[in-house]
Amino acid sequence: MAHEAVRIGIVSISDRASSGVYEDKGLPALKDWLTKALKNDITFDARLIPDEQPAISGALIELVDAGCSLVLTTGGTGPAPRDVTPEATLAVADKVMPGFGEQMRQISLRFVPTAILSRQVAVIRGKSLIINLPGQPRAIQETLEGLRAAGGEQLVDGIFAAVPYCIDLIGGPYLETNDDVCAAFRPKSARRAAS
Ligand SMILES: Nc1ncnc2c1ncn2[C@@H]1O[C@H](COP(=O)(O)OP(=O)(O)OP(=O)(O)O)[C@@H](O)[C@H]1O
Ligand SMILES: Nc1nc2c(c(=O)[nH]1)N[C@H]1C(S)=C(S)[C@@H](COP(=O)(O)O)O[C@H]1N2
Repeated sequence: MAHEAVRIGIVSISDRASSGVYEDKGLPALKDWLTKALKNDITFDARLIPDEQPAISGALIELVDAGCSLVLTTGGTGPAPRDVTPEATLAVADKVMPGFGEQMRQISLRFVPTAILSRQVAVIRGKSLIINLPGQPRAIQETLEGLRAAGGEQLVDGIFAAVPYCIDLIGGPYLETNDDVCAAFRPKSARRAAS
C-alpha cells in the first residue's frame, strides 16, 4: 500500500535569522531530518518569524487550519525576555502533552547541561500535534532522534518515536519511519503491515 501523504508545518523563530543578521539554519535542518526520517510524501509549509508572541500563535493557527498534522517549531524556548514560543504555543492549545517536553529535556541533558533552560512544550490543536524544539540547529536532530552509542545501540529514545502513534490517535495520516533514523513505536494493535 502507498504511504499516505502528510502536510507538516515547520516554523523557525529567531529575531536575527528572520531579519537577515544570520542565515536561518532551522528550516533546512527540520526539512532534512523529516525527509530522512519519514517514508511518507511530505508537503512542507514553512515560516521564518521573529520572537513575537502574536506572530507565533498566528502562524500556528494558520498551519493547523491549512491541514498540517504535525507542526515543529525551533527557537525561542529559553528564559530570555524575547523567548515566548512556549507561551504562544500554549495559547493555541486544546490539550497539553507534557511528556514531550519532559523527554526532550532528558535527551538534551545528555548533550548539554543547559538543556534545563529550555521551556519547550507540545500541544494538540484540532487534528494537529505542535512541538517546540530548541533554537540551536543541532538540537533538532538531537531531540527528534535521541542518542545512540558508537555501535548504533539506542541509548535514549528520541521524541519522534512517539509522534506517529500520537498522530494516529488524533485522526491524522499513518506515518511510517525509516528505522535506521528513528523507529516509530506503536502498540501491536495499531500497527499496519509494513509497506
Ligand atoms: N534559526 C537559526 N539559524 C541559525 N542559528 C540559530 C537559529 N536560531 C538559533 N540559532 C543559534 O542558536 C543559538 C541559540 O538560539 P536562541 O533561540 O537562544 O537564539 P537567540 O539568542 O534568542 O537569538 P535569535 O532569536 O536572534 O536567534 C543562537 O545564538 C544561534 O547561534
Ligand atoms: N538538544 C539540545 N537542547 C538544548 C540545547 C542544545 O544545544 N541541544 N541548548 C540549550 C540552551 S543553551 C538553551 S538556552 C535552551 C533554549 O534555547 P532556545 O531559546 O534557542 O529555544 O535550549 C537548550 N536545549
